[in-house]
This record gives sequence, structure tokens and C-alpha cells, in this order.
Amino acid sequence: MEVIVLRVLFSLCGIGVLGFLVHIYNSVWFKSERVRRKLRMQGIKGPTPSFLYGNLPEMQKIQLQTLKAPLNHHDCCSESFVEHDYTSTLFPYLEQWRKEYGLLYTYSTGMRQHLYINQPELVKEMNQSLTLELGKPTYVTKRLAPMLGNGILRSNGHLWAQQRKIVAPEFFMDKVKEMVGLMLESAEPMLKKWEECIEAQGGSTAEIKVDEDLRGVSADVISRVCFGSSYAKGREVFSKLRSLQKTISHQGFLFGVTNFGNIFGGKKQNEIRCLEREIESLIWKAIEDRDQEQVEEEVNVINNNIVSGEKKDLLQLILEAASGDQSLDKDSCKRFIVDNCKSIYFAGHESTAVATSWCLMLLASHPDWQARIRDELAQVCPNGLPDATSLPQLKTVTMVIQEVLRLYPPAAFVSREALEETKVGNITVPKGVCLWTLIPTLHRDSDVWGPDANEFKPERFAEGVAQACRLSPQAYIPFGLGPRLCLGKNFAMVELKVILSLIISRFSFSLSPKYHHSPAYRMIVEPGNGVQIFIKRTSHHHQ
Ligand code: HEM
Repeated sequence: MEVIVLRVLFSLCGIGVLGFLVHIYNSVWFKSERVRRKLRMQGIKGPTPSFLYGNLPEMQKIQLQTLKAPLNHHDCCSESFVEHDYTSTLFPYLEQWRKEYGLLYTYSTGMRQHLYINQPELVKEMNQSLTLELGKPTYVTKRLAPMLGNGILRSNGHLWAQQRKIVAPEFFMDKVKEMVGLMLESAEPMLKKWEECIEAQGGSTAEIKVDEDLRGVSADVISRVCFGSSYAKGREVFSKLRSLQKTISHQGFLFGVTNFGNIFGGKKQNEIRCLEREIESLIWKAIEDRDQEQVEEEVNVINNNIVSGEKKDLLQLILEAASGDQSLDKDSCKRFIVDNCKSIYFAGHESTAVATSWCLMLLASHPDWQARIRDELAQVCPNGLPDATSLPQLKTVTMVIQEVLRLYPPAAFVSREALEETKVGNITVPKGVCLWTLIPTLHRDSDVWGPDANEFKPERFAEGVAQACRLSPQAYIPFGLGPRLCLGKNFAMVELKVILSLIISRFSFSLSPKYHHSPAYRMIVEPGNGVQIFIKRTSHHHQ
């Protein structure tokens, strides 16, 4: 009897194991193969995948080889030693396959299939797609969840549309113009600090590392925009967000895999959770404090019979929209607020600060462009302070910023997932496929930009973007394109112009020999070791 029971048990186990293997075969290979076949049938090529892991072993191998290769550090501060093409160091397998298969190819990370799309026409189709069938790839953005929650940067469908409707109007050009004053105010302490550095270092020149100071300015600006009068409380959030960003991007990252090995070991995972909790409670504290302040203000208004005409800040708009939405219960309402605060905080300060660092690095090695900007400033705003009317006349600053964002776009890629089978141009993209456009590569396509694509030449933008990229404006996308275009594009451009104008009108600067050119990918492409420059007061500026 017992023997029969054991036999039955064994057989059942055997069937279970077999069923599991069939399931694995079916989901890992058969389903993936069907998707790959659909892509291949349309003439799309790519590296041959292995059974379980697709092209992951090759990706890991290429990545490790690149990491082991001697670093291309340059000790000389002369421009000719700054190699602008970092694409094959930072994104080695994508670049290797591009050279092999062209601007459109497919690769696999096991159960997930990917399309690399860098043909300008297809990039345009992908970005301008209005259908909800193309969204942000949830499995990729999962990694960023502790930083961004389910806020506007990560969300899709109805939730995204609702968030965009609430947040977008706050960053329309007319609103942004009103913010020039607070940008000037936010930059002032940094300029003062730099002046003091010059005094402290003998009165003529000072050596400074610009990155943290610039982060401080952009954090200050976005805090004022988000938190209005209670901005100081929002400031603390930034240093925590920065630590969280560093922790998350500390580990290797392969395009198409969130778990490469076990990316976040237990200790890291705890660190991430702690930081996430601290950030959320800081945001809550700021909201509670402001509630208190508002009650006090209302009492004052009633007592003094003053009609308050103060503009609503972003947090107020988010709070009102969330509490007015019947579909949100108390907990989801709380999540909605915190997630969007986190998203705007991150989106709003990190990339702008990094873009400013890159601008200073390139201008430091191109004193001729500093001089041209300084001349223009002297003509357009003789007191050295730009305002909403003078900003559009600052053509040279704009050209320089455009060229910096071409060579060093902080956001390295646009990614989408086919949430349903969908069309991109004439390609049928099966459900589940992820699409990637590598922005720095698109910005270096010599068919579009010419043979000098890797050189810093702001003059290419003299007649506008369309002329600069030979009438393929979709080949220039530092802020993305289409319905998910960066919400803060105008805001970021104005902030960059204001800060650069202020710095250039007061200081002239050159690269310090301490600067090592090593762009690093930490969710955005930033100067790996910061930007160190020598600054001097300009003769134009009198205190
Ligand atoms: C130089 C600075 C900046 C760069 C290079 C940049 C770049 C980008 C890019 C490439 C996207 C993604 C587009 C896509 O996936 O299709 C994006 C999205 C976004 N950016 Fe920016 N950004 C910058 C500054 C800002 C600022 C200052 C803010 C806010 C104040 C902001 C808010 C956002 C938001 C909310 C989104 C998500 C839009 C959506 O999904 O609907 N960005 N940005």
C-alpha cells in the first residue's frame, strides 16, 4: 500500500516538475521567440539570444570589459583633451550593436524583448504617439519607485493624464516669466560665496568645485516654486533625494534589466527604504506646517480685512486637486500628493543643476564663448541682471545652452513599453516590447549633424534647431518630444539662462587641472568627479 502511495506521489512530483519545465519553456522561450519572430519578419536584426537569459550574458561581458578598460582620464585642461563622445564608454553594448546592426535593432533580456530605435523618423513616431498603448516601462521605472513614487514621471494612462493636467499649467511660459525674480534671488548667495572665496584665496583668483553650489541654487528655486513661502522646509528633502539617487544608481545598470544579479542586497534595500520614509515624512511635515501657517494667515486676513491676492504654489494645486478627486480615498490621496512632490523635486532640480555644471565645464574651456556672451549681456542688460523682457534677446546664451544639451543631455534616453500591440511608423511592435532611444547617440548622428558632430560649436544653432540638425528637428530631443515632453522645459531653459548670465557677467573662468573628464551615468549623465574651475572677477562687474 505504502509503496503505491509513494509511487503516486513520485509520479505527481514528476508531472509537477515536467509541468513547471514546460511552463518555463513556454513563457521564457516560446513566447519570447514568438515576439522575436514577429520583429525579425519585419527585417529587424539583432544579436542572437541564448535560451534562458537572452543577450544578458553578452551585455554583462561587454559592460565588464568596459569597466576594466583603463579610464580615459585627462589631466590637461585644454579643450583638445576633452573627448566629447562618451557613448561607447557609458552604453557599450548598445553602441557595439548599433555599429553592427544599425539604428534599429532588437535584443533580449530573457523574457523581455527590446527595440533600440535611433532613426530620427521612427524616434519622432514613437514620441509623438498619442495612443495610450505606449507608456513608460513599468518594470524599468520600478527601480526608481522609491524616488518618484507613482508620480507623473512614472505613471501611465488615466493617472498620468490627470497628473499632467494639474502640474503642466504651473510651468507654462507666462508663469515661468514670473519666476525670474526668485531665480535671481536663489542664485545670489552662491555668487556671494564665490566672491568671498576669491577674497579668501588672495583677492584675484579662486578655485571652486561648482556642482554642489549649483545643486543648492536649483533646489532653492524649485523649493520656492513648490512650497511658496514655506520653501525652507522643503529644502532638506533635496539632500535626502540626492543620497537616495546615489544609493539607487550605485549598482550596475543594464538597459532592459532591473535585477542584474540581486541589485539591491538586503542592506542597500534597508537604506533605500529608510531614506524613502525620511523624505516622505519631511514632505508631510512641510504640508502640516503650511496648514498651520495658512490658518494663521486666514485669521490675519479676517482680522485686518485684507484680501490676499497671493498666487497659489504648486503644492497647493496638487493638494486641491487630490482632495477634490472623488475617486481617491484618504490613503491614495496622501500617496498622490507625496508621489508628485517627490517627482517634481527630482525632475526639477537634478537635471537643471547637472546641465549648468556641463555648461560651466564647456564655457571654461571656451573663453571665446564666455566673451561673446559677456558682450551680449553688456548690450542687452547693462546692469548685469536679466529679466523677463531681456531674456529672449540673449541669443548667444541660448545657442551655448542648446549645444551643451546636445553633447551632454542629462536625460540619456527616452523609453517606452508597448502596453498593447501597437504601430510605430510602419513597424508593428508586439505587446510587452520595450523601446529605447539613446539621446546622446541621436545627438551625434553625423548624417544629421555633420562630420563635426562631436565638436562644441554653438554657432550651429545660430539659425535655430531645425537648421542645426538639417531639418530633422526630431533629432534634437534633450527634453523629449510629443505628449510626454518635459513639463519643465521652459522653466529649465529660463533658469539656465538666468544663472549663466549672472555667473558670466560677474566672473570669467577656466578649467582647473584638477578637472578629470569622466561623464558618469547615475540615472542622468553627470560629471563623474564634478567640475573644478578657476574664477576671476570680470572688469565689467563693480560691486
Ligand atoms: C535641463 C533640464 C531638464 C532636462 C534635460 C529634462 C529632460 C526631460 C526628459 C528627457 C523627459 C522625458 C521625456 C519622455 O520620457 O518622453 C522629462 C520629463 C519630465 N520633466 Fe524634465 N528635464 C529638465 C528639467 C525639468 C524641470 C526643471 C522640471 C520641473 C520643474 C521637469 C519636469 C519634468 C516632468 C514632470 C516630466 C514628466 C512629463 C510626463 O511624463 O508627462 N524637468 N524631462
